[in-house]
Amino acid sequence: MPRFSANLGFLFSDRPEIERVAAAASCGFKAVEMHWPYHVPALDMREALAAHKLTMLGLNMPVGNAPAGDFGLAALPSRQNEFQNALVQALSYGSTIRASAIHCLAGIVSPDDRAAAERTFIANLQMAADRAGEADMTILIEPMNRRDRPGYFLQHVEQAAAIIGQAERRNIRLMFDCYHVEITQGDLITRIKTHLDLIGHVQIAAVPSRAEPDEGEVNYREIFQTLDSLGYQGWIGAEYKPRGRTEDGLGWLSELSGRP
Ligand SMILES: O=C(O)[C@H](O)C(=O)CO
Ligand SMILES: [Mg+2]
Repeated sequence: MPRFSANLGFLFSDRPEIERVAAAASCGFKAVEMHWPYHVPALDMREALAAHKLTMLGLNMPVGNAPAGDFGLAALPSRQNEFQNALVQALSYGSTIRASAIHCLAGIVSPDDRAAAERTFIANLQMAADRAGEADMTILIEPMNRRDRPGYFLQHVEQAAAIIGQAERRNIRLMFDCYHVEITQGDLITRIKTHLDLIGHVQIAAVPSRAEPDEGEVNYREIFQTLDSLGYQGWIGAEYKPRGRTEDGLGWLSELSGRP
């Protein structure tokens, strides 16, 4: 059956980020992923991960000026210097904690700027992929739904696939977040089958609540079986907002995935 990682941006969020590492390990997770752990010294984070023998998957690039509304820089034509600085920070932190991937957030773009945004996104992704490749890391891009992220440049799986094709770098991969894709597009199983070769990571949460994947409109038992039958070798990130204590809501792991 598929392997699950704990997204420490959302899971165990009732304690400081570094303590979430131990909590994930004690609940049986063998891998974790993070959103923005940059406030924790990277060497401390590496030590915590090593102490609990956890595989470190991906982390997000800094988003830019969040209070001003930024949510990523990669597709913003006039912000390429900031993008490069954010990339340096992400690669430095990521390689110290031995992450295998960096999520490159596209950003919020006005509808009039989409053509320039696409050109910028592709050029920035090529540069990011080349630098990440030197550290044996993958660049992930993730379509996000416009209800949660109005104006986010990357909204559709097919748009992401076309951009990956144009960027022509083997270490750029799709982060297939079932929560976002279900809200924007649906047809999850067909999209997973069609784009399997591009998928570098999968994430899950209930729709529409974004809680544990044991409620709502997505049949995750079927999704997990599909990924399994297709021979998906990657991880599935539990990126949901727990209804209560994270520990109390992990029953889905055995109920839906067959994991003991
Ligand atoms: O929200 C998401 O789905 C992303 O995976 C993310 O990392 C930004 O919060
Ligand atoms: Mg996600």
